[in-house]
Amino acid sequence: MKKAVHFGAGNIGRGFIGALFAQSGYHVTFVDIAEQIIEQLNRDKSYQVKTAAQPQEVITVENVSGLNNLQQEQEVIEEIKEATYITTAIGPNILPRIAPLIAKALVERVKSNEEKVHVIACENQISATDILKEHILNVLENEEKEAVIQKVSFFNSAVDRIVPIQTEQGSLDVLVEPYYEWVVETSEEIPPVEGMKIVPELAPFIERKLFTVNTGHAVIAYLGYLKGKETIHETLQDSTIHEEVKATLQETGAYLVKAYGLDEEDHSAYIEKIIGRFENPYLNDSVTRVGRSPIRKLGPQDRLVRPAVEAKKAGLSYTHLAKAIAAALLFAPKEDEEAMKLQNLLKEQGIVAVLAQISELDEDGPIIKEIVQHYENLKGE
Ligand SMILES: NC(=O)c1ccc[n+]([C@@H]2O[C@H](COP(=O)([O-])OP(=O)(O)OC[C@H]3O[C@@H](n4cnc5c(N)ncnc54)[C@H](O)[C@@H]3O)[C@@H](O)[C@H]2O)c1
Ligand SMILES: O=P(O)(O)OC[C@@H](O)[C@@H](O)[C@H](O)[C@H](O)CO
Repeated sequence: MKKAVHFGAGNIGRGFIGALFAQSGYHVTFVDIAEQIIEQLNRDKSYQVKTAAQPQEVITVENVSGLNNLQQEQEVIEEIKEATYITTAIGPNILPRIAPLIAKALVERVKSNEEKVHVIACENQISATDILKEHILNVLENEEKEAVIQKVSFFNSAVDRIVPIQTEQGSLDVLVEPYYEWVVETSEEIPPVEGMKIVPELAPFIERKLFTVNTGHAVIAYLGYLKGKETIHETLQDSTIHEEVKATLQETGAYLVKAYGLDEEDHSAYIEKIIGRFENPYLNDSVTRVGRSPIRKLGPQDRLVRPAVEAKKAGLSYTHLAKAIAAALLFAPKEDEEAMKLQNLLKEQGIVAVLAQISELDEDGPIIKEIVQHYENLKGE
């Protein structure tokens, strides 16, 4: 049986990527630090993926096991020595932390196995696999680097499936939306995986996804949070926010149409479809999950700042994006470590210095000016 090693046995790991490998006849070893999930995977050896829809579809995922990367380093290395695929869905901030173990394992792997192994980071981040690859290569000696580069393929990818935080305590089962898309960039012939779409150039796919699904999601989460809403679908019932989401996606849409020559009508239909996905009442997706880690989401390449900067460069409107950025600065749930850090930074340094630092925006530029205006207005509401 072919093997896949997947880092991150969380929502996307179990509910999407791991499930596709298992359905394609792979044994999936999940690697995670969550002791309880790992123990349960090894005990139950299966779980169910259930769609948030009526009627509900239920898929049983089998041939799965778990390893703890903090306590079972050697076992992870042994699995990687035989794997066809190594994938991750752990969050962009965690990639540097797992890179040393993957690097160590790949060095062992290429000594003992001639077959190529394929590494794919499945994160909401542009060029996530390239970033992981850099972290891996950085810890290797020159000779090791060469051997790894020759026998390991690294592919960037875009993943799209809304998987909310799971509420059924003590269960490995995962509630997911019915829709999914996994796009992988390569021109190599690679072992087939059900549901994996291969493209020669990822940029239009990941930007369209990140700057529509994730931008739209962020607008709903941050404005919903400010209005005291709990969930994404509940927030969208507020007609003012619904309009704001549309207006923001028209801004990112104008940039995407111009940058990638997309058909305007097709893109408008794509936007409508995405908003329809957000309206799914069975998902019960929380504004705090979708808005999580606001410092990451305010990064220069992420869903709010990059389209605003690109729109400005192209002479297009970015005022609704500026409002979304301002709302992100006001996102302050106590349990979100990054949100708390952001609030402290704002107190200590002020909005202009913070945006210059975390979003790499020009302190004297028009984008910051517009964000500051929206920030004051939103604070006063
Ligand atoms: N949930 C979604 O709707 C969705 C959709 C598309 C993409 N994504 C992306 O997928 C990635 C994972 O998101 P998620 O929603 O599954 O998150 P999650 O929190 O459900 O899962 C992340 C998992 O990583 C594990 N983890 C954390 N630190 C680790 C470490 N040092 N070593 C090993 N494991 C570690 C956690 O224990 C957790 O099980 C993110 O990049 C996210 O942006 C999520
Ligand atoms: O995972 P994040 O924190 O980058 O973004 C939160 C959500 O927008 C995201 O998880 C979406 O649900 C997902 O990207 C849909 O494909």
